[in-house]
Amino acid sequence: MQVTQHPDRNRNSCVALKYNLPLKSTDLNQSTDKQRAAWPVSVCRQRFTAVQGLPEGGATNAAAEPDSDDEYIELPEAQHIIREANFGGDLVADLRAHFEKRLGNPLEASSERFCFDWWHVPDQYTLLRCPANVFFDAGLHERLVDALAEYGERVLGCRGISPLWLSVYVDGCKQEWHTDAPHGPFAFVLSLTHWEERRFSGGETMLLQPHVLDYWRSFDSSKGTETPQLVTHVPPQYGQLLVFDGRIPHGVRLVEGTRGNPLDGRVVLHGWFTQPQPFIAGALTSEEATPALNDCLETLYEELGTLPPAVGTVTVKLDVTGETGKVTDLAFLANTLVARPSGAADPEDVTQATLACIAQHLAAARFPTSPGHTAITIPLTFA
Ligand SMILES: O=C(O)CCC(=O)C(=O)O
Ligand SMILES: [Fe+2]
Repeated sequence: MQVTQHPDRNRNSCVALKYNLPLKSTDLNQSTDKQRAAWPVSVCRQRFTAVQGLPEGGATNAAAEPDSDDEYIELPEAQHIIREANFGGDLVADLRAHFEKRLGNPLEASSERFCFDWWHVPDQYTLLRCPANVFFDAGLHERLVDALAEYGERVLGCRGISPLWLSVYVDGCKQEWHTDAPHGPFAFVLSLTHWEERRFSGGETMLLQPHVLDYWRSFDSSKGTETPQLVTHVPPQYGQLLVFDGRIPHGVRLVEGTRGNPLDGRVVLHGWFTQPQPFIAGALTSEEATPALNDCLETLYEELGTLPPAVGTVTVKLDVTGETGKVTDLAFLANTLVARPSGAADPEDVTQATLACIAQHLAAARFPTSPGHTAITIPLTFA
């Protein structure tokens, strides 16, 4: 692997220097296969040995050719949009039923139905919006929060979610282009919209495509482009959880054709996954695992500092065996890493080198022995 050394001013800055691992440990012993399915790893440009075949203490120059594919870790491409169909089982049907019950009969004018604000920021946002905890009863709201928090923790390495919003889009509602980076590393939209039966136009989430954000690099004067080549439209299918990188410019297409009826409109719950923090579940306690993890992170950060800069979030899951304290499996769960333009480095090489560096160091971490298996999820935020 060739990694160009860059001057200090171009150094990568990984936000946290040392994690203070939270004491709370969540049981995350859910199917690893499911996680993998949700984050398909695409063919990588660069493969390297890790997990097995790494010299003691970790080594970034590990060049030994592994014997079989089992010994490779594939480096994932960045994934800025994730769509989870049928999120939460019965939850969405229960949320929709509550929505219809509360708004169904317009002549039932109890005071609690009047909770929406017509939120209008000229030339930017126009929609009906209400805090979800005001609209839904406490039990249903708690189920919603639990389902989203479990997903954020298991799949993204995020321990928190922002307050949730319920938004309704009728004629004239839209969100113009904007970004949400300060809110958290991942935005989400859970759709309660009967999309297939809709009678309105618009309503898709629109996101600029990655090449548009790096336009001149791939510019081809022999080709024209139109909206489908510039913008990804994600329809809010009923029950779909859309998770996306809120740094990407995005919006919601103008809704037209509902004739003002909220029951016929675009109905979504939305917010942000927040607090990317490591967590440890299994035989090792946080106190037992933290020193080893911090040792490993310290050398990892040092080496990341020598690589060209990149920005984004990378979440890695380690499986640690109790017998030896070694890492037996490493999986990339989330990856929104993008190279910042710097020098002549190929952006793809920069992100791949960064991911390789992360994988090599974390795969070589050595934890204390323990009576059983431990899963450690580590989100790394590059700012
Ligand atoms: O509803 C959507 O599809 C996107 C929502 C959004 O971008 C926001 O509320 O900031
Ligand atoms: Fe947004």
